[in-house]
Amino acid sequence: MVAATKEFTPGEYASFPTGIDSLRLETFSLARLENGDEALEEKLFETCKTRGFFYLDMRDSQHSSLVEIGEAVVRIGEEVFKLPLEEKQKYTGGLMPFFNIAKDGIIVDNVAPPGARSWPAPVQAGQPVIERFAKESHSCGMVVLAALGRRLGLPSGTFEALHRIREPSTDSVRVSRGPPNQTAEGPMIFTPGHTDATSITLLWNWVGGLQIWTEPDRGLNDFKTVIDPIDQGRWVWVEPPPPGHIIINLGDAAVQYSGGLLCSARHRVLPPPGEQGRRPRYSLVYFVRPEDAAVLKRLEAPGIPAGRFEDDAVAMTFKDYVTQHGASFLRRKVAA
Ligand SMILES: O=C(O)CCC(=O)C(=O)O
Ligand SMILES: [Fe+2]
Repeated sequence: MVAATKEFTPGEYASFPTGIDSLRLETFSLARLENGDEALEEKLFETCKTRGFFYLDMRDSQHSSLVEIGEAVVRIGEEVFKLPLEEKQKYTGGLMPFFNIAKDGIIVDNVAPPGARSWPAPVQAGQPVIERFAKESHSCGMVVLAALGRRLGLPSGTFEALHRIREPSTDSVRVSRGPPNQTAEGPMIFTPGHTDATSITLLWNWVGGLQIWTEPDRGLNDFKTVIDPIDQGRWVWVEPPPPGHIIINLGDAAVQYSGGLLCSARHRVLPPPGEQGRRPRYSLVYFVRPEDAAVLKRLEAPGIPAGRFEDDAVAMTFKDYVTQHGASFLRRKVAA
């Protein structure tokens, strides 16, 4: 038997190229946030008001194992991508560049929606690892949201009460595989420009490929809200985070809850630049979203501006929001 070649090989990728239009995000230590470092919390708040994207240093934190668990989840994902097309078609429609696993199916004592547990064999076998990943990721997201909640002046536990892991929600795990960049023509786009329909997104990148828009883009067009002009700025590559770090970005629910104070940056995914683009690109996401029944509206707190949105009265449950607007993607009409 020929040994199977692994496509996902963290630590063995070519380095991210220099001399391109790229950005190293700011870094925040999760361990220091867990320990209530107020100065760092304030700095984090400033970053989340202007960009909404940063590296989270997982080392020495209570969630440090997420680095390795994330790799284990991508290895499960790689097995799914390798399945014969007919097998994959049963679950996802086949030629998918990514697949999602619903949190509500994974947390075994939760009430799963119908069909949520009809998984391909590698996911069935890996359920305990994915469950641990979902719980840890959710709890890590809560540490960051709680820190932002304190800075907004929200009563303690406000964000936690909107994101109880055992309540039905559309939280999900996403494993993506982008094919190698085989042509000189381009640009090939894996994921077009979008803001995430989340409160907070945890993102594992081992190579480049992620680009963010240089200017803030609180993309809540559907709420008739224009905070940031959409035609200024450009796409820049995000340097992949150093080992032991993940990427965090805020999503549209964080913008809405904070009355437009927090920022959910526009981003997209292309094949990685340079040598890294010759290999398939794997990435991993955990999307933390409000509970289905949570109402999406500006929260009341001393630090949350009133009257910034044209239409503060727009308030629907997050489930209705997702039903009306789809999972994410292109809610604003911007160039990919
Ligand atoms: O693959 C990535 O690096 C980002 C993926 C992403 O933005 C998404 O799935 O919403
Ligand atoms: Fe995204």
